[in-house]
Amino acid sequence: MKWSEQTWQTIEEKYNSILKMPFIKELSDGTLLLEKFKFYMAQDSLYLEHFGRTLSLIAAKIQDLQDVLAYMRFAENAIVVENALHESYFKDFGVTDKGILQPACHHYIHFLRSTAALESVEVAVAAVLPCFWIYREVGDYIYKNQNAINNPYQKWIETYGGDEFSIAVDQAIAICDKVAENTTEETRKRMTEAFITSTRMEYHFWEAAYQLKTWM
Ligand SMILES: Cc1ncc(C[n+]2csc(CCO)c2C)c(N)n1
Repeated sequence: MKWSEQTWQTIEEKYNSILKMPFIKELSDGTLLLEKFKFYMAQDSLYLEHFGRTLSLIAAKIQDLQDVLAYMRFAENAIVVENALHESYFKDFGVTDKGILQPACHHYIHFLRSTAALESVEVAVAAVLPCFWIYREVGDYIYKNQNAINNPYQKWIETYGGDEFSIAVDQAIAICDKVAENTTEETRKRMTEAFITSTRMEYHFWEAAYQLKTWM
């Protein structure tokens, strides 16, 4: 079994908990309070900048030149394409100030940054993978289960439910499987641990937005 298949099995339960989150349910049916979505968008916009920097660091370290190009594209997409979605929502919803990094986003970003800086590149690609993979699965789930006619969050739903995004996700998974195959059992274990940690933080990112959780 591939590393990715084995690893997804270890987070299946966590993934199902994500699907049951009120944030996800209310995003699908358009009932999510605007204040919560605005909090999420502002934090996510801060997240994307650091995520893009993390992907660039991976691009600089990964061995295969085609993989360097893939992570450079992912980094550019995170900062340019995804942020365009946020900017358009900021305009629609009148957000002028993103504010500061709040605890869940701060924790996640710093985990990714330190993993990319201090761990091996194999562990780093595994740490950023839930960001792609969980978003595709959650995006597809919401896309299929949406039931609002005029959902104010439609643009978000279309961004992550689309085919173009899915190709990038498949690439990120394939790169993880390739590096996993060429490394040691010990490193594969650390890759899985990093994947699990990021999965937990994806959960907490949505939970924090739902609870509007800020520093003291
Ligand atoms: C907390 C959080 N996690 C994942 C994503 C999704 N995402 C961000 S950048 C990127 C890859 C390059 O486009 C993907 C899939 C998000 N927006 N926010």
